[in-house]
Amino acid sequence: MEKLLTPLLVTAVALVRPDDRVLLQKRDFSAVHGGLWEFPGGKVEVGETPEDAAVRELEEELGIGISAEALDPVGFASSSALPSSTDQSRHQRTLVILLYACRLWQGEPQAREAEAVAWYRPETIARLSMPPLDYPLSEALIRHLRADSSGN
Ligand SMILES: Nc1nc2c([nH]c(=O)n2[C@H]2C[C@H](O)[C@@H](COP(=O)(O)OP(=O)(O)OP(=O)(O)O)O2)c(=O)[nH]1
Repeated sequence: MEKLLTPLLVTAVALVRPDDRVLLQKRDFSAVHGGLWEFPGGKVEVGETPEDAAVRELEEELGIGISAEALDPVGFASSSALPSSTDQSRHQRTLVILLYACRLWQGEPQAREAEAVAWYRPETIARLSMPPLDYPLSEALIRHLRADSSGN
């Protein structure tokens, strides 16, 4: 039988305000990557599409409502997943993070699970301390927003 890769799939969402500032959240100090800034989102669960997971995670993490149709694919980044104390199989797994941009949501984002949330100008994001894949994701986001504003 053919051996297929089962990656750990994570969705991330860049909420983008009309002034192009982007929301990041600071992970709880007790969590993996504690104290680092990242795009909100999380693991895709069995039976979910990446968009379903994005809608669920943003409700859980920020208390906002988004619709799958408002999610605009930006790009992805991948690596070997970090080993986890609760999931021993993870050291063999590939992690793939899919980033979407979203300009429409209902409610005011709140740090429900994170230490804090804050809005950043896209070009300042790379100066923050982030988990490794959030750097290439933020570069993809900058390219995406530039293409948006030039009408491409
Ligand atoms: N954002 C991001 N996550 C990463 C990177 N490298 C890496 O292993 N991860 C892992 C950490 C998390 O376990 C996972 C992201 O999923 P998540 O946000 O649901 O995190 P979690 O494990 O704390 O979630 P939970 O199941 O407790 O809700 O991806 C990276 O470079 N950026």
